[in-house]
Amino acid sequence: MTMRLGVIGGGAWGTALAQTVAGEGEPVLLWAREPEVVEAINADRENRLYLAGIPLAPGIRATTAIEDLGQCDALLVVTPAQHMRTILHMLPAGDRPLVLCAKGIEAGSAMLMSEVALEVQPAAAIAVLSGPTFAHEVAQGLPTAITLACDDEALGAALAQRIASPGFRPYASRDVIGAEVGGAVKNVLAIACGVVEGAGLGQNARAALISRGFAEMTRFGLARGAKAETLAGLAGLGDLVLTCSSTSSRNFSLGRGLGEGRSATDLLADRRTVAEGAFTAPVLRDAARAADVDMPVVEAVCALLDGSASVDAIVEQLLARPLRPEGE
Ligand SMILES: NC(=O)C1=CN([C@@H]2O[C@H](COP(=O)(O)OP(=O)(O)OC[C@H]3O[C@@H](n4cnc5c(N)ncnc54)[C@H](O)[C@@H]3O)[C@@H](O)[C@H]2O)C=CC1
Ligand SMILES: O=C(CO)COP(=O)(O)O
Repeated sequence: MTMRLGVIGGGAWGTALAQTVAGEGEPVLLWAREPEVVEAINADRENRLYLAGIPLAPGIRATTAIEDLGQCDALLVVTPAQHMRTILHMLPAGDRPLVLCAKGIEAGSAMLMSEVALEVQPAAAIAVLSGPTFAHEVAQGLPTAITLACDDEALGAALAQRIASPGFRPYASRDVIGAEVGGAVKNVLAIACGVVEGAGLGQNARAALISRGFAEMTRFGLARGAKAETLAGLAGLGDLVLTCSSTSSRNFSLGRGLGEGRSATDLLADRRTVAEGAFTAPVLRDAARAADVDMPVVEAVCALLDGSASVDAIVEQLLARPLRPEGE
């Protein structure tokens, strides 16, 4: 029997994932917080609030009742990282596998999403889905590849089989931590690349940031127990390249605004969609300092977000750092 999937979170990514796993007619249950999202999906087959203009598959049924997810065999958890703990507490306890799809580190605890899930739902097997995946492209069936990390190889294979489709290709990994670190850190680096664009610093600077940012991601990932090959794969470098080069990225757009001289407070006010990097940046910086991992680009993003330094001062500081071998 086909694995029945539920999706927690009716934002752009939750809706796009529901669309892809619904395929040609599989039933998928999507839980959303906003009654207007649920109503629009069920009545008009569209999520006008978060994924407007994309007709949704008939197999998707939306609900505001989280207990309805009890009917599902596995759940894709797609709420923003800072709300993940609260939402997991609302789920009935159980051993239903949880596929974590948010990209971020929890403020306060500095925990990755798998660590939060293990604390709140200790009986559930955990997988992580992460990679270069703009929601609007996935929802339209455009070709996409993604990392599906799960420590339990058999479960990972079963999940990959269930979510794969001709346009959506999961690559199996057992490195849950690596997949999570890649997704969380690239959001912060995408803000930095947006700043480069907004301040008109040029394409050389952007390429340098992607490359040196990747070195930071790798240093931090290795310190947290990630595998270097995961960080060099879809969930790390792949996603870094995507989000550092497109205004379709909310994180890149936020950075562009900062680079144009606008304040983070203004840019984040009244924003309905989430730019995860803004919340991950300070906790990532603190975690890196605590682990004695050098992350100058992440430090710079934090200074721009909290308004403690100007773009000019940041650029001057980064360029004045002592010369060093590239491999360090
Ligand atoms: N949009 C994309 O292309 C992709 C997003 N992601 C990740 O998926 C996660 C969800 O992002 P999106 O679906 O894009 O979100 P979104 O920006 O489209 O929508 C915001 C979401 O946050 C939820 N929300 C707002 N306040 C909340 C609260 N107090 N408690 C619980 N939920 C609340 C809303 O209900 C909505 O589902 C993020 O971690 C993001 O990094 C990952 C891959 C692609
Ligand atoms: O994670 C994403 C693509 O892989 C989406 O990036 P943004 O959240 O920056 O839009």
